Amino acid sequence: MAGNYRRNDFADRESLAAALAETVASRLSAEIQATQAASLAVSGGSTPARFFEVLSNTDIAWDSVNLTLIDERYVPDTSPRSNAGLVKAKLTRNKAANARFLPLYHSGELDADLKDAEHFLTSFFNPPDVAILGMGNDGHTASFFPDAKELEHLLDPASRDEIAAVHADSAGELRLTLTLSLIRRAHFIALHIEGAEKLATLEKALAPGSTWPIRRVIDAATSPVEIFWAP
Ligand SMILES: O=C1O[C@H](COP(=O)(O)O)[C@@H](O)[C@H](O)[C@H]1O
Repeated sequence: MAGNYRRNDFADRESLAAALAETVASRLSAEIQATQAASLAVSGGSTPARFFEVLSNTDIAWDSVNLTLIDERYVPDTSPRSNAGLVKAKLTRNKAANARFLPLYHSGELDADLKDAEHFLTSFFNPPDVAILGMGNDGHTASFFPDAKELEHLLDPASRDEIAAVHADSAGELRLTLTLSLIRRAHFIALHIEGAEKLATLEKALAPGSTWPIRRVIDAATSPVEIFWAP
């Protein structure tokens, strides 16, 4: 579906982080008011650090928030590659210290961790109230790497799986990712990208005929994806 997105451009990364945190807070707070609980799935990598710091200082009833990751490098949270490590260092602190963080890497035993995640995703993130995506310059989002062996399964909008393991040479290590069939149903989806290179990647992804993973997610999303970009 062409045009299933809205652009929110900012003059700088600080303004973006403030606006994205305010939007996420407002979505989560409305959900908590309505149902006493809310769910948030965030991405990792390098981009979200500033946004996480701002969000961690934002007034939300954090003890009513279930928090997980959109995707994870399958490494312990002591690894500098760990997305959970980033969440612990930058997000689940300050006012957000009482959020209930449910990481995707847990025991280091893949089948057990997949089962555990299936259970909490079904219970609390079906679908997530808020999903924050990132994007790589190869057009991947979540861990939907273009060279992933499981790519078509990961991107199947009708898949019954909420989480899957990902094997891709370009990924660096084994990954776990929420599937497109779960992410697409999130009540609010933001794509957070920064810099000229990522904007150029996004423009290629949005061009006619693109089948890059980020484009597949935008097209399949059940509500327009809000793109947050700053130079
Ligand atoms: O590997 C990953 O990469 C993407 C983009 O990361 P960035 O460092 O370019 O911001 C991220 O969205 C994803 O969660 C992460 O696992």
